[in-house]
Amino acid sequence: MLSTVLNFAQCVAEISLLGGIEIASVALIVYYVFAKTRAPIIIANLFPNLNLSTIRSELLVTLRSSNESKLKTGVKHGTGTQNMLELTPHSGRRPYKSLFDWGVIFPYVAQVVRSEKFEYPQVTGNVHNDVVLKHAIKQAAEQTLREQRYAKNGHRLLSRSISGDQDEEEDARAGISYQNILNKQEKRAISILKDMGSTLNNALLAFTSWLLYKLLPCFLSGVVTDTKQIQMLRTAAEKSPGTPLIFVPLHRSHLDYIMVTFILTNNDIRSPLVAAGNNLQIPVFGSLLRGLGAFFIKRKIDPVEGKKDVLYRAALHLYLTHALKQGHNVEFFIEGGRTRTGKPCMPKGGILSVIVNAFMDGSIPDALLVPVSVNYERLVDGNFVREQKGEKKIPESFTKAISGIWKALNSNYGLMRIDFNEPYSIRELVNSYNKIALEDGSSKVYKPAARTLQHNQSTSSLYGTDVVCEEHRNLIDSISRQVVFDCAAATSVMSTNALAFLLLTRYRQGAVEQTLAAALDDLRNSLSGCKDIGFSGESFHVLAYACDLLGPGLVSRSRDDNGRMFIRAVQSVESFIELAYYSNMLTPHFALSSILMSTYHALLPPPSTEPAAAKATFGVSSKKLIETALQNCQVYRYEFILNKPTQVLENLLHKHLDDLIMSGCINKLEAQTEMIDIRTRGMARDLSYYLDGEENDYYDGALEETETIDLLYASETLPQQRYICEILAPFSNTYLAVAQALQILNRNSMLESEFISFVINDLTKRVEQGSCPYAESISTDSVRNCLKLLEKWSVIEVCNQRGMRLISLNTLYEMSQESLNTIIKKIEAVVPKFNQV
Ligand SMILES: CCCCCCCCCCCCCCCC(=O)SCCNC(=O)CCNC(=O)[C@H](O)C(C)(C)COP(=O)(O)OP(=O)(O)OC[C@H]1O[C@@H](n2cnc3c(N)ncnc32)[C@H](O)[C@@H]1OP(=O)(O)O
Repeated sequence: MLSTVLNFAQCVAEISLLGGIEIASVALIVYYVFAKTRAPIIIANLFPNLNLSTIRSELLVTLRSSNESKLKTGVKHGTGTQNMLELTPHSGRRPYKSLFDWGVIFPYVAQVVRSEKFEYPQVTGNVHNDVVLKHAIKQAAEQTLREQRYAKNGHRLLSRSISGDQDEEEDARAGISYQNILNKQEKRAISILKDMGSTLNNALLAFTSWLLYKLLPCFLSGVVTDTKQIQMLRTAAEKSPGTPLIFVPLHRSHLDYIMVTFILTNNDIRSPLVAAGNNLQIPVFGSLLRGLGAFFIKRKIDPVEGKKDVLYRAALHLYLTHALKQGHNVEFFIEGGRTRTGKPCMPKGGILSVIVNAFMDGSIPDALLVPVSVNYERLVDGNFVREQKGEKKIPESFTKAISGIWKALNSNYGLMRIDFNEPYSIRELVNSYNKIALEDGSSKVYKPAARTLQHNQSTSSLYGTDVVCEEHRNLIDSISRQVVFDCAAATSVMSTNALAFLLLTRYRQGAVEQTLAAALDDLRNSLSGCKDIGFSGESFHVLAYACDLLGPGLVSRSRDDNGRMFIRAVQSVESFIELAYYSNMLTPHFALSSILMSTYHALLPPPSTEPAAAKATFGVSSKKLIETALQNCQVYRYEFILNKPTQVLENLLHKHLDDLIMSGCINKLEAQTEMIDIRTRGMARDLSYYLDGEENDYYDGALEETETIDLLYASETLPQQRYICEILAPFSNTYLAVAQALQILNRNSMLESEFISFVINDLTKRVEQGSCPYAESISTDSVRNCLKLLEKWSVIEVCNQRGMRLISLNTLYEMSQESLNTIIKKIEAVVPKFNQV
């Protein structure tokens, strides 16, 4: 018995020794392989189907892991000017310490443990102690006291001072206590700051980082960023330690802020405090986001229109100012929410104004605004079709978040691209705008204060805007428009953007694969040099890849009679709206050309029956074209940012006109002799008119026009012209529907939301009946933008009643159908008409 036991023990010992030796040797081999080739293997771990051979030479060479599309297309992403992912642990920068480094075996854990840990001081304590907050509490209490007195006693007590023995007696009789009100405001201040404050901490950042390393490959085939850009940020942060980095991304998805923090924290750059709308304060996720850097703000700062929430404004102003002074980096989404249309939204100025003020009043020496461009091959958040069709947004909730995450983890969204663009120094921005102001003859120049004005109330800050400083507003507007413009221009074009753009502009009825591939080649050529293209490779392969990603719900593929692949957009309202989201990434780039082309066609004389020779002289004067196009640009002022504040729109229009001439869409009459020829013919007509002795308006105009016509009609490029007009046609159709619907406001005010529903229903009918050929014209966002334009033009008035927006026609337009018609005509001018001569 004993010998059996001994034998057994010996066996176990031997086996374990052997096993141990085996395990040790396997571990050594693995270790060796890891040590030799760690970066690619780790990258491969993160993104399992990377084509490792080209990993460093191309921006990205990866396709989705699913079997059906496994590297079948050979699509390469990026233009080759950037490097691959710095997201990977130890990608060359942080070398392993020794041959026996545990980080080799647990790279992600090692990465998060070893990434630099910064101090993230709490901000709320400093805000509590700030005398400006105490002043705001007093101000808010006085405001409430006045309101209560008014409610109890009407106007009689309104003019009285706030305190005084006699007043207190009267207040006591009316049951009002100033002290109680003051205490309530103090409590409110504490609760605002508690709700607002971030609890950013390294432990949670490290844990979430690790989790993301594990989860990202489940639904993304890659995240592409430029290592040089990261290096640039790191250098900027190291060079000027007191200067905060302000990250300003254009907001597409909830993944945006996650990836910005993830990339920064893994590259040893201080994680930012992020302004988050308080709709994200949902159970569990709210506190997690808070620990990862979110500070919560109200999305609408004054709950009651016309009444400033002084206490809240002061708290937000102070929170941000102290955060910057304490050395925090900050991130905020300048558009105030995710784009629903795929193109950038108009910027909001509140947070930016506080940051600029912090520089102006000397609280910080400078700040670096870092515009961040983000794009996705497929949007992780789903789509915004419901909202565009006028249905209510489903509010964020715990269950919605969980189901969203679950769905995301089981889907394929392709690549994400993120670019950290060249930072702007606020100091330099303010200086350059001052220079422009001086050149313009405007006397107001901004100078940072020589001393810290911590306790002085600024007349132009978020807190203390009772005195509106128009120049300051213009400065903030200019900076914010510049940031959005540059961010949008720097956003890379993904394969899905390009395909959707072609399907909605050139090939609305679809096309065979070869034709589409040729069009994609064309598009890429036209974009090269002005926009970064986030993919490369054969256009055929790119098409197949993009079709796979967009899926059969959006793009249909079938074989035609000749066995060729025919690709078209799925012909449903929903798919057009969703495709427009992807296509609109390119729309701003072509907007000016589209305005010029549509204006050109609108200005062309009506088709004539003159002989062919005369047709050759059909055209428009360039002066007239630019003038009218400038007016038409005004129609889109809330839809697109067409130029940077530093650029002159007219010059840009001239540049785009030159491009249209170069591409052969318009023929420019250069030769002097030809001009003379046209003039002569004009004079001949004129002469015949005098000889006939008839009054004829047409000839009057004709003489004038023939004298200046220098842009001739190019019939050979008509399809190209049509496609350029088509780019903005969905927007102009929406605007026209809004203008035509104004009549229902005659002698009748209406809730803005009801009016929007009315227009959306009308547009839906038009699409069903075919009178509006663009299903994507059904867009709540564009209806809203058009209403802003009409308000700006004083056609409608908007007033707030118990938190609801009421719209009505301005008196000038109320009674007069004629005035309304002029507005309709003004908007009709941007709806493209094709004059086939
Ligand atoms: C390692 C792994 C990590 C994982 C990683 C996790 C990351 C963890 C972070 C999570 C983070 C979530 C992030 C979610 C993303 C959002 O939730 S996006 C939505 C929330 N963010 C924003 O909206 C930011 C931009 N918005 C603003 O700046 C808005 O102005 C505000 C502050 C929200 C206020 O909006 P509003 O109530 O509509 O008012 P608005 O007309 O803008 O003006 C307010 C005041 O600002 C000032 N102002 C406005 N414009 C100007 C101007 N041009 N000039 C001067 N003053 C101006 C004025 O004082 C004005 O008041 P008035 O004098 O006009 O009465």
